Amino acid sequence: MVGMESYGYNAPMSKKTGAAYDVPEGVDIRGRYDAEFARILTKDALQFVAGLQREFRNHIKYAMECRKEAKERYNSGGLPGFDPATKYVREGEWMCAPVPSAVADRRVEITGPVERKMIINALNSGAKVFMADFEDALSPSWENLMRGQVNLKDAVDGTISFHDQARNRVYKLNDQTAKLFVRPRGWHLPEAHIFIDGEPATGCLVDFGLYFYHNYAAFRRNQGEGYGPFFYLPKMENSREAKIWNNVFERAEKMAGIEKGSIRATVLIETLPAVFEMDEILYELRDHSVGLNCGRWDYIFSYVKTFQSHPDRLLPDRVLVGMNQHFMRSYSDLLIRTCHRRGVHAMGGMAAQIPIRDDPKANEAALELVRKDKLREVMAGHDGTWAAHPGLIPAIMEVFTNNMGNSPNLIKTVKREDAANLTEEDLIQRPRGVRTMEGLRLNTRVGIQYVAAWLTGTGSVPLYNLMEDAATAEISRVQNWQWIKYGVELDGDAMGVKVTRCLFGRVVEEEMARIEREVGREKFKKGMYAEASKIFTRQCLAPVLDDFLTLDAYNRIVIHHPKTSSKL
Ligand SMILES: CC(=O)SCCNC(=O)CCNC(=O)[C@H](O)C(C)(C)COP(=O)(O)OP(=O)(O)OC[C@H]1O[C@@H](n2cnc3c(N)ncnc32)[C@H](O)[C@@H]1OP(=O)(O)O
Ligand SMILES: O=CC(=O)O
Ligand SMILES: [Mg+2]
Repeated sequence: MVGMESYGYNAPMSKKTGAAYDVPEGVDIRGRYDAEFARILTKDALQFVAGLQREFRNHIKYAMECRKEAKERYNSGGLPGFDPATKYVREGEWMCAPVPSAVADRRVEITGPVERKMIINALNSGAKVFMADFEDALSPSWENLMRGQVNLKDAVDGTISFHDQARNRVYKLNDQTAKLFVRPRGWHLPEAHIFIDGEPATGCLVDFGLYFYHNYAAFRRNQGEGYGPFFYLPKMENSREAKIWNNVFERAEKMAGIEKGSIRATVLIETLPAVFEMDEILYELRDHSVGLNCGRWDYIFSYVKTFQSHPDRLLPDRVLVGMNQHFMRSYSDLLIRTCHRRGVHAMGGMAAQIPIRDDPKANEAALELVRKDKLREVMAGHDGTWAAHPGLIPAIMEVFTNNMGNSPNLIKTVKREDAANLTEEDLIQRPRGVRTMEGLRLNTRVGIQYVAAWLTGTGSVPLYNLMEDAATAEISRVQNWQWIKYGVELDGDAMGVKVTRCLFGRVVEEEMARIEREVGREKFKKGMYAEASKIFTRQCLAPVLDDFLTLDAYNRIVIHHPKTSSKL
């Protein structure tokens, strides 16, 4: 938690005008003052956020304690599994509320950070949905978060524009745009620039609360055909956490005076424990659900995290952990069966490939991998999927459209009852494949470059022709940690070489030199590579695995105004 020593000072002011945020009792804003941000940080909106924080903070703290308890169980040799106490939910005949027609067709969804130009590009991209991301794709600096809120408000109002001065190009919304979903941060991240009653606010309640407060009315009018706003909910581990979200939604609906069930959300199943509670999660959110999504990258990260004390479940090279691994295929199949049984969308995940502009052959090969991945998804019964880049949308749309028949989704037509037979063992089966020196090197190179970007405000980056974000970087980190911790013996060219702290130290040095060559001396010197290398190395060598890469790194991007101690 952010140091209490700096609690109790006044909200930051503009040096030029002396203007300050007008805050309700018990709320301290410690981020920079900006007249644009003040459009979002209004007294009423902050009062709403503070109300959410006060009602739910103890529930959230308790949920985080439950995560710790579960971790201790797994660390003592326990395995995640279905809970016998909630068998009645899994076996019961109940349905989620019907899908609103505004989002019946979600065959291609583009995702991206809440950056102004990207929001316009994504909404104009031809995708059915745009998921605007405060999470994996965003570095949660005060500037990014507040600008993101301003951008989303302008987008929902339909007034957003952007002038690219260098290219003298003006960006505006088309007549037809994608439907907007917003993904707040996970429960674990604090918002250290907003204190409520002496404690940092919960990041996701700030993201949700500010966005909901300013946009619900316009959204329902302009986008949701009477429903909405729509959300994606990340990184939950169990149905207790889903229940908190459901209660948050009900409180928001009450405040707004709108019907219960107006807000709709898709939950990402992206932690291993959550796959055993998909029915329970949908049940808690049954009035507010529009489905589940295979958040495959965080899911892989979570596999390592859950089994951090199980040396018999080490991952092979990151590039080998795809949807063809038995545990990954089983997860996608069971998710489809669960969602369709309950009448909601079963969304696929993100292929990491992005267009390769300067190499047509490599570009076609990357596109082919995306097509294959999407074909597998639609044939399995997914109702839609994610695209990381607008350049992929036509190909993905074609695959889904050609294989979905005339209906907007497959909810009623593909039941996947065969997946009812999947067992706990299917869902955790050990991944197969080799562990190589190149895998260790690539993890290190990617992890350091990602953290360097994140520290300078960029949460998703192209690296070696793939999209990298917080979820994919987490895999690189925890995989290195696991290999070092258990001293794995490598396969391939370095057959028999043991991964030790000493070997890793050498790899870091050599990969830093390679990064410097690749990005150029000037950029390397100006960038945050040294700092990133320190953070990444410390986490890979930590005796006890850090829960999240971004929790530690967050300390480095908190900037209080006037500048005081900003350490968590
Ligand atoms: C694991 C998960 O959680 S996945 C979900 C979270 N991750 C994401 O959302 C990643 C989204 N994708 C991205 O951020 C980007 O595509 C990147 C960083 C991977 C690559 O970005 P760039 O290097 O800028 O791509 P590129 O230069 O090819 O962009 C070309 C154009 O497409 C736009 N563009 C690229 N990706 C997106 C996107 N996701 N949404 C909207 N516009 C986009 C660029 O803004 C640029 O627009 P312009 O021509 O008008 O200037
Ligand atoms: O959020 C998506 C993921 O794959 O992680
Ligand atoms: Mg994720």
